[in-house]
Formats: sequence, C-alpha cells, structure tokens
Amino acid sequence: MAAPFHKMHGLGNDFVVIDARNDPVEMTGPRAHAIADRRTGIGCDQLILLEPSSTADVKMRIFNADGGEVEACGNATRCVATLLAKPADIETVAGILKTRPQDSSASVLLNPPAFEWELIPLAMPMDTRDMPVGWETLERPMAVNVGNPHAIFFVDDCDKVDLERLGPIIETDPLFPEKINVNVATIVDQQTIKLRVWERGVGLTLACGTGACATAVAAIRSGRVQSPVSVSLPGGELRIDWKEGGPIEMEGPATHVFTGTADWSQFG
Ligand SMILES: N[C@H](CCC[C@H](N)C(=O)O)C(=O)O
Repeated sequence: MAAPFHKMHGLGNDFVVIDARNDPVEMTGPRAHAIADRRTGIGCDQLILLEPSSTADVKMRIFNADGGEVEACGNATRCVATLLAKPADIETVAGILKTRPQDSSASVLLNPPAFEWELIPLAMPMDTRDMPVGWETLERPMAVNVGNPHAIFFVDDCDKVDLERLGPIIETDPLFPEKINVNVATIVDQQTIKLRVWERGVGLTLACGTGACATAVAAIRSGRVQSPVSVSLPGGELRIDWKEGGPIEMEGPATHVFTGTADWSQFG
C-alpha cells in the first residue's frame, strides 16, 4: 500500500489526500487517526481517501482526525476538484457533488439542505428553525444538514464565545445521536457573516466549508441575510449562494502544499 498523498488545505482546514484510485489502501478509523496525528503522523484535520467510483468520476471518503468516517467535507471537496483539474462529479456518502476547478480555487454544488429533525438527526422532535435548548450563553440554535449535521448559533460577537470550552460539550450532547458540528455566527451586514466552527471529530478549525454552507442557509432562511453571502472564517472567505429548494453553491480557495509517499501499513 504505497499510494501517493497530497497535503492540501482550504483556508487552513488541512487534509492528507491519499490517491488510491490505482493502488488500493485499506483505511480504518485507527489508521486515519494515526495519520492525522500532528506529531507522530503526517498531521491533518481530515484524512481524504480517493477511490474508483462506478457512479461518478471519483469516490471521496472522509475521516475526521478522531478517526470517525463522515458524510461531507466542503473544503476538501474543493481541494479534490483542483486535483482532478477538470469539471467532475465526486461521489460521497452525502451524494454526488458537481465540482468546477478554477486554478487555485473551485466551486462545489452541494445537494439541497435538510431541515427535518430526524434528518439532522436529533434525539427528539424539535423545531430546527428555533430549538428550545441552550448551553450557557449559546441558546436557541438552528440545525441544518448539508450532507453532515450542523448546529448554528447566531450571536452578537462570535469572537467572544468560549468555543474551545462549549464546542465539545455541545458536539457530544445526547440530543445529537450522531454528534454535531458547532457554528457560532455573527451577521455583519445583509451579505456578510462572520463564522467560527468547532468541528465534530476535530475541534476548532481555521475554516469549515459545510459549516459555512449550513450557516449561510440558516441565515438566508431566517431572513438575516440575502444570497449570495460572503462567509468570513478565521482562515479566509467563502462565497455561498442558495435559494430555497435548490442546491448550495460554495466557491473558495484550494491550496496544494506538497506531494508525498508513505507506506500506509505503518499507521494504526
Ligand atoms: N467535521 C465535519 C467534517 C468536515 C467538515 C469541514 N472540514 C468542511 O470543510 O466541511 C463532520 O464531522 O461532519
């Protein structure tokens, strides 16, 4: 198992992308966790495995740093799009995503969001537009599934939220049987949102593509902003465009840092 890898990032949300299309690599949670370790492994927020697909140009599997395999990763999808270097369909657990690279950036069409409590999923029926729950200063979130589950808290100043402490408490609350990504957002103006994210299975990241999509959808649906929206994350900006009932279009940078090889059997 010696498939090459690409170290890449989307606004500082970083990935090890293993291209196993010609040389299969057996991936397990413990192996992904070992590769993601920033001291004893290669280091990344998510491990991305590219495999052949029978329904699209490529199959993309996503593992968080904790080893959990998940449904979607917006920033990584843009990175894979630039690797493929042509318009392509990418098969993920969350469905087939249409991508279009543009030099060092890419646009991705995510499938329409889901708002039903059982599709988020939540442990009990609840109005996901205004959930009657709270964790200290963070209360009454919205919940959206954009392939993966997100809770969105709109606050006056997201920089003042102690997300490092509250993030893991909310991420692992029994209300969220599949856990959840925690977004704290501040509306800057009718077309600008400031966002910080505690990512399920990772922690604080410099950017979260699906978090930006989920937050933009929640803000548009609740009339807080108008589409298209610029979402400003610690690592930089993403442009999100969405109309009720349609797909979500996300556009933003994708950076290739270096290519390497590794004997994957040495990890976990
Ligand atoms: N932590 C997310 C997966 C990666 C999302 C993020 N890196 C992105 O760019 O969308 C989850 O567990 O659903």
